[in-house]
Amino acid sequence: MHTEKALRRGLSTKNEITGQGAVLSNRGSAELQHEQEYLDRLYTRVDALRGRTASAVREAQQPEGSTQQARVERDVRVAERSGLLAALNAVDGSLCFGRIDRTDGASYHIGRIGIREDDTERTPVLIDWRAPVARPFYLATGHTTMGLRRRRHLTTRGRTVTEIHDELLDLGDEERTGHEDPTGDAVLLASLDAARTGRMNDIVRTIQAEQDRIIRAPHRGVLVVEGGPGTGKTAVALHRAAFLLYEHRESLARRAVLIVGPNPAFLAYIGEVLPSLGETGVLLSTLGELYPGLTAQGTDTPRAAVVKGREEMAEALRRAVRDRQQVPEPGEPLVVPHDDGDLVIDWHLADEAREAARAAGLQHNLARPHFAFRVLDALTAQLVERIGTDPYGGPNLLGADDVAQLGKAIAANPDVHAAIADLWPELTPEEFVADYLADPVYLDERDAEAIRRPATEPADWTAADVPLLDEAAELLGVDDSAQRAAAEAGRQERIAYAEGVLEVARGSESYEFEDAESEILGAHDVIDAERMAERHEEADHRTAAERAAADRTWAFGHIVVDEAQELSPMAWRLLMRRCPTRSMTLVGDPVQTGEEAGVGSWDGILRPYLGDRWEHTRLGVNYRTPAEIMELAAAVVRARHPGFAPPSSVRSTGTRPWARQVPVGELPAAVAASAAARIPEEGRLAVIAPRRLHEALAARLPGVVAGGEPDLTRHLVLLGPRQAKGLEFDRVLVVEPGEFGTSDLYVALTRATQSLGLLHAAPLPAPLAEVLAGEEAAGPA
Ligand SMILES: Nc1ncnc2c1ncn2[C@@H]1O[C@H](COP(=O)(O)OP(=O)(O)OP(=O)(O)O)[C@@H](O)[C@H]1O
Repeated sequence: MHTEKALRRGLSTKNEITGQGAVLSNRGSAELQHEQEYLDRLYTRVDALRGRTASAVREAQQPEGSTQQARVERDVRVAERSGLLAALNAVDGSLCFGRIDRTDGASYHIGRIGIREDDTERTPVLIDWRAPVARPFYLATGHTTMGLRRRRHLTTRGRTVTEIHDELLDLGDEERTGHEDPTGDAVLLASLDAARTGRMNDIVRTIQAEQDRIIRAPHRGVLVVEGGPGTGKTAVALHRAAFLLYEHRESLARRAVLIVGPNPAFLAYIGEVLPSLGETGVLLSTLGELYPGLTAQGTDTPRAAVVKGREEMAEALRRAVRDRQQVPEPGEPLVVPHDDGDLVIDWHLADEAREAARAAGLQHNLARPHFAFRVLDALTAQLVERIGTDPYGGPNLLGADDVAQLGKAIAANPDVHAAIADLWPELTPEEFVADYLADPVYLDERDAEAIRRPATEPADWTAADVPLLDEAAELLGVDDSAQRAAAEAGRQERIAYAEGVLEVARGSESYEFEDAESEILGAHDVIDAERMAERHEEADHRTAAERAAADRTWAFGHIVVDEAQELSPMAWRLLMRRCPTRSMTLVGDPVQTGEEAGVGSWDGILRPYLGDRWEHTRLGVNYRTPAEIMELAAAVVRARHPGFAPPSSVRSTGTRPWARQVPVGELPAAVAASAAARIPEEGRLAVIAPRRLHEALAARLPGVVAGGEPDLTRHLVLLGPRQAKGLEFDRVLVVEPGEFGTSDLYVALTRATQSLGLLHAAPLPAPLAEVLAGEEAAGPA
């Protein structure tokens, strides 16, 4: 296993992971030449496929069929072929990265997608990394060879093979290629050591065995992936999404996969991983973007976010919705003037109507018509009673027609409708939540105070409001009968129009083509009005992910949640609604949880929805943070949790973290000087500092702006510790670490792939001071 080897080998240094020997043997160059020729053939095939797929997409876009089903089929075909085209485009430049040679003589090239020859057998020439045949590439070891004698890693630049690394699995095998990699981890270590670009790369060339087992886990329900910083949780979750899309293409591509990340910068950071694996049916979103039509840009105090996130909010909202279903006080009836005499809505009448409407068991807006009908019926009865009573005690004098007439008049009275709307208003989630937050009820006074916010227009929604809006939408329901009726009316109109068009065509045909051209088919011979109407309808060529983004009630095929430990119970309610099949991959690290956020344990999150029907897995090797830095970071957590065991770093750089104290007034200048000396030509430097210092620091750091979303593609980035979650940089400067809480500090210290420095005016937290003792003076300034 690569990882174990790397660990057994101890700490590699940069020099140990260089690539090929300077001079390649003849055999070595022949191997390179051979692989180059193979790659050339693959690219010729890819280019041909690309051309063919592009025309297939154009073809599939032609409308066809008159039924809803046919339309769906067409959209799916377009989406599939477009997806295939996108996949073919995405893999350009990194198509093939490996080869396995089996002891039975068979040999397979492994790549990002699978490709077959254009022959009658459709011979596979490139195996998709997700196919079972490729699995030994990731799992085979000298102990368990899985039928392999050799594993080969190919490194390419563009369409050129630049390096080969061979790992011999059958030690009895005498054959040598001149590209032997005795430790088998050169490619992994080179990729861990490579300069960062501000965008996460896929790890498909070097997935490790413990990661592979999670990526391909057969479990289709909820899988929790836990692990310390840099253990590849995010990478594994994304590759699992790609694997599931491959395994269950039919169902998942139609339903799309949702990936939820903590903030837009993080989503931008991971956004290229799945496309590089040829997958497009994926929607990346923060929680604040999961309510279509609204972008949450406001901010909450930490306390407000906590209160809004509590499970109790669901019950508070439910009761607040019921409160919007009112009746007049006893003895204070509503009196509605009407031509045939005043109408009286008293407590008794309204209460009966309300109970009947509630008994329908529908959401507020859908139950509203029941309430309205009851009230209208009761008011009609009231008038019938008053007008039609026989003074001599006989039966009511009004006939059925008179009663119907009275009922119509009442139903047409706008004052009656205004009274009904006062008692049982139709509500949008936005109005309802804005009103609720202006006057929060069913919470204790301190909690209510924390979230109270005057209703403004437009409302300044926050990410923590999104689950409340979603909950409100569930409680209120949308009475879309009017839209559906309008859509059907539109369809009928198009059919009528098409019939008119065909009529005109028929008329001109009889005029122009009579007898002479009777062989020519008229429009009506090949198409009926309904199909023609459909052709005038705008085709919906959006991908499933695009449609899902616009539809609050979309049920995703799979959901990946990164930094899952941060989500509130209300956020979980929203996500569970979005995934009725409960097929999810949740990744997180409880040690990195912001103190006030989140749910205490996975069991606490999941039990209400799944009981114990979920699986838990753990990753234990840190691929990002070098051992020297990890030692420092671990000391911070250990000071609080003495038994804490950090993930083991897969490598060491030989560069120890350093710290420097400066007078408080000189801190911004010291940070600027340190940053200037360390901005890498390739790669990224992050300054992670408390928010209160951002303006002063931004003024001195070139190209840096305080506030807003950081641009991770710049060589120098300024971040708060929470913003740094999930990200990584070559070099990191942490400013005033004493101001961070334990988990924030742990996050900040574990972001670097190469080097870490601390700059501070206030004293260092004790655990850091202890580990660094003696190094401060010696370290570089
Ligand atoms: N098998 C691998 N091959 C190459 N690189 C890897 C591998 N596994 C992880 N990495 C790299 O290690 C780094 C950390 O991975 P990732 O961000 O997924 O970790 P994480 O567990 O989500 O970390 P954190 O909890 O700090 O957010 C990334 O650069 C990732 O590409």
